[in-house]
Amino acid sequence: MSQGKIVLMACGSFSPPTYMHLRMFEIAKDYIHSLGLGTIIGGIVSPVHDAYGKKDLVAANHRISMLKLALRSSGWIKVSEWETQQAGWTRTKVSLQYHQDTINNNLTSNNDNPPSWLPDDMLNVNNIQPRDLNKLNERMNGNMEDKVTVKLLCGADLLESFATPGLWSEEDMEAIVGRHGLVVVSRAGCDPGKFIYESDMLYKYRRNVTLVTNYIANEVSSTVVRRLMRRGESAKYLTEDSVLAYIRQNCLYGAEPFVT
Ligand SMILES: Nc1ncnc2c1ncn2[C@@H]1O[C@H](COP(=O)(O)OP(=O)(O)OP(=O)(O)O)[C@@H](O)[C@H]1O
Ligand SMILES: NC(=O)c1ccc[n+]([C@@H]2O[C@H](COP(=O)(O)O)[C@@H](O)[C@H]2O)c1
Repeated sequence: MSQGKIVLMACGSFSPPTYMHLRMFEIAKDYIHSLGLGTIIGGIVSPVHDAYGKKDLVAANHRISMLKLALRSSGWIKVSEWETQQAGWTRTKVSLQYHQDTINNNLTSNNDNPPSWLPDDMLNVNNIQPRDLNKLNERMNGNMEDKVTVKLLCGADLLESFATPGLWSEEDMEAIVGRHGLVVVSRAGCDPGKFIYESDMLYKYRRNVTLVTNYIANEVSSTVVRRLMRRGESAKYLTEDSVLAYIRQNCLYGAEPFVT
């Protein structure tokens, strides 16, 4: 797979975001840079549309607000509201392609109104230095060697959901792995290496799959945070304090508001 510019995109419910959703980006970025597998120029979190209909999926406006609170201290990961603004649920293949095309189009055009989720590196096209103009022109003439690839960043459980009958189409899985690539972070109870070995399609594209071991493994999940909030127990340090305050203020997941 290309060793060029990469944007990592994580899709999911993020109901609510936990610190692991964001840790995943940092672990993946360090791994890719340390092995010289490419240059990460940005990260995108793409929450799923309400129509996805998963249990405990609170309204997208709440999930986006929580993600923005959780990401306040990140200089490189942004929230994309695009999926939530569509008429219904968007397949992940379509979302990856949309974000990749928009980033690359933005690189080759003087776009006055770039979307807010665009990685910071892409926002300064108008301030481009003269020495970079030749490169830009080459790209506009079809030389896309500097093209950005948007890869799907996920936990090993999401990769293993590829085997759930009827959930992903063969064509979508092949397009995601073949055209974009996967960056998979280990998760307890999953064996992504074996999973890839046992799938002919994943084995064929195994060069496009980067397996990242999270050596500080833990089972922090949205389910755990929801359960603690529902029971009135502490979820402190599993996600940002501001996210926990938001959940209480809005009485999400059965949480009680602050007692004054
Ligand atoms: N502890 C974790 N380790 C590795 N990956 C994780 C972890 N928690 C979430 N992820 C990944 O984050 C992405 C978004 O997942 P999602 O929103 O379903 O979170 P979740 O915590 O697993 O949610 P839920 O508990 O509601 O099923 C997925 O790719 C998932 O694999
Ligand atoms: N066919 C597909 O493109 C497909 C199928 C299942 C889940 N997904 C995505 O994977 C993510 C799964 O999120 P959860 O793990 O929270 O269910 C969502 O972003 C969803 O859109 C995509």
